[in-house]
Amino acid sequence: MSFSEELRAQNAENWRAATGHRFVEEIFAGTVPPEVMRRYLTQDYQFIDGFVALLGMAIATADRFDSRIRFAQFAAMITSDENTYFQRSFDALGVPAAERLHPVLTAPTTGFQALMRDAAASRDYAACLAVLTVAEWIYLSWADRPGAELPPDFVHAEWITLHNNDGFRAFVDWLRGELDRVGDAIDAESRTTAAAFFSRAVTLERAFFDHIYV
Ligand SMILES: Cc1ncc(C[n+]2csc(CCO)c2C)c(N)n1
Repeated sequence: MSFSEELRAQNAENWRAATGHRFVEEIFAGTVPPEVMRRYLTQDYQFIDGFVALLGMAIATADRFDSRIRFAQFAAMITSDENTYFQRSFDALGVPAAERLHPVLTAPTTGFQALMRDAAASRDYAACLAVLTVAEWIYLSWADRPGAELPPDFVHAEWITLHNNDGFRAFVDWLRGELDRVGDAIDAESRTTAAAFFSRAVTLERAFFDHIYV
């Protein structure tokens, strides 16, 4: 079993709970209640800053130029003005400016921010890679439903297509391969550290979905 498969298998219960979450069923059906979608997107918007910082540390700590390029290109893509999904969704859901910029953070959101800060502070490429891989792979896993019909509301539909398009799938495949490659190259202690970061991330992904239903 590859390192990435092994890590997923070690976290099978939380992985399944996240990728098969009520939120996922409801977003494909187009039935996520507006207040739930609003809580979800306002919390998720607080995720991106730490995520980009973590990408920066992956660029800095990667063991080869090709990997830095890959991360740098991804970072450029997600920080460009092209993707206006959050702003359009906040407009559609009537989210006031204060809540867009400074919502009261929930425990999973602060947990994610701490996790990404800890991974970056470790200056350990495998640890950074483990957290980034979970954040992307879990999203591809829930969103990738070949043949599924898209819901009519763009707030739902685009959140699905952002996470199941070919470019995103290629990036997740690369991330997994990278984690497998690096996992083979590091010692047992570093693998254990990476596994702990992976596990913390999967636990938080599940909690993030759980927390938007009150
Ligand atoms: C809790 C949570 N976990 C993972 C993702 C997925 N994700 C995080 S940053 C990023 C790249 C830019 O879209 C992607 C796909 C999310 N949105 N929210």
